[in-house]
Amino acid sequence: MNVRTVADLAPEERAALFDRDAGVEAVRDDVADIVSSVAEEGDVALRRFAEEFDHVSVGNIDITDAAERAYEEIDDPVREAIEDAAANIRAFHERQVPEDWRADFEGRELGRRFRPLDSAGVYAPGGTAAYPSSALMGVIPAKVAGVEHVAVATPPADEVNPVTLAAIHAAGADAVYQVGGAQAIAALAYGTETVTATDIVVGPGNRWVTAAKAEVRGDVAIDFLAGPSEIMVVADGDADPGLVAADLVAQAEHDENASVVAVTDDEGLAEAVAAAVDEQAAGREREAVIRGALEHDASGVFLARSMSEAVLFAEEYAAEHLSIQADDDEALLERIPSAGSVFLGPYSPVAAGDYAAGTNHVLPTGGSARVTGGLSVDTFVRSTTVQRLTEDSLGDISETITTLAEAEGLEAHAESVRKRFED
Ligand SMILES: NC(=O)c1ccc[n+]([C@@H]2O[C@H](COP(=O)([O-])OP(=O)(O)OC[C@H]3O[C@@H](n4cnc5c(N)ncnc54)[C@H](O)[C@@H]3O)[C@@H](O)[C@H]2O)c1
Ligand SMILES: N[C@H](CO)Cc1c[nH]c[nH+]1
Ligand SMILES: [Zn+2]
Repeated sequence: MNVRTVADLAPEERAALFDRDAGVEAVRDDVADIVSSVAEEGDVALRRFAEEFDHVSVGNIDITDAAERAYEEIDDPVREAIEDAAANIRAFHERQVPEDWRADFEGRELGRRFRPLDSAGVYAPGGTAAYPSSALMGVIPAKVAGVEHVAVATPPADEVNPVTLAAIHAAGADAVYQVGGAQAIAALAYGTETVTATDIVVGPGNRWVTAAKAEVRGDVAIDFLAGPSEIMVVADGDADPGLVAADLVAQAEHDENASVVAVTDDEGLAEAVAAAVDEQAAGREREAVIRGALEHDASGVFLARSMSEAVLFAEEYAAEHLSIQADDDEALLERIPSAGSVFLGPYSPVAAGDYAAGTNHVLPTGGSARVTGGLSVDTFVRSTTVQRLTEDSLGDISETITTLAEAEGLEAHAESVRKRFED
């Protein structure tokens, strides 16, 4: 990897870094066709796309029973790891459950009520790697929120990955379908003969999955765009280049469309990270994928003139994962509001959050961390405001209401208040 200087970036380089939705946008038209085919043809389209994109002739689309069997049959250490990770994820998400409240506002009783959505569709990816961890991350918050029906879609195969199936079962899913890619998102959004449509479609995936979520967004709720993985490491001169590189290479192995970035004010560290990345990538099982991600327009090692410039760069990037490897990490973090999930210090590798720290790894990509955080219990809950006024407390604000209602030309609104005070 070459080291580039932040101050010398050309406008097109900055655009590639900060408006990095080209990969998803490039497949939007193809995905629109897939989505409309599923909406029109249902299961027939799901089977056809499974042949075309997954090279599988699908028997039963509904494989809920197979998930239960896989849970029983997988090796004990893997089942235990699933349960350990699930327990940590559950504990963190249980802290997020919002409580109904009512309070007195000068005689007006006002409050908020939280109720779970009725159903949720979770996508658990599984194209070039298996993602049992994403099944846990999607299903557990929905179940903790109290969603009654949680369905999972995961790509089809002659034998769907048994660890993914076991994790789906352990997380408490109610239905499991073998369908992948854009067609899975369409099936969960619109329903087919076999797949029940859900109120919200959530979960991560490659650019086809992500483009499909953008496509269905007008018709069904989605969480946010959780596309190919990203990491931004902000490091000072004391950071360990080998650890910085290890986290970059780890996220690079997800997808050739992944984006991995480090920024520092220390030239020696920048050069050492770039060299360590090349060294650590060599000979990996997924080296070709890693090299693809390292060459991505939105990847690179960057030298800033100061840590202030590094911080501004990280904020503008708004990465899915932000790792801060610096002495004053908390102070730097204060200056970077936009990030999906944050990893502080040398013992917080992104892989900890990916699997078992307990935080959620379904996180916004493509800069959407500027406006949203990751998957949480809130994703699966609707909030409703509640009010009860008394004769006195309505009287206190009646003049305000009627004045504003008349100013809006909505005279019946004003009348509906005055009527309460007629003899
Ligand atoms: N942002 C997050 O929170 C997060 C979390 C976990 C994983 N991820 C990302 O999820 C992705 C997983 O990708 P994956 O590919 O391994 O699995 P995937 O399940 O997302 O995609 C596999 C599906 O893609 C479809 N597909 C493949 N090639 C296609 C083509 N040419 N045309 C149309 N459809 C096609 C197929 O239907 C296949 O079933 C990675 O990009 C990873 O970085 C993101
Ligand atoms: N890093 C991914 C989110 O971008 C999550 C993941 C799953 N498995 C390993 N990693
Ligand atoms: Zn990962």
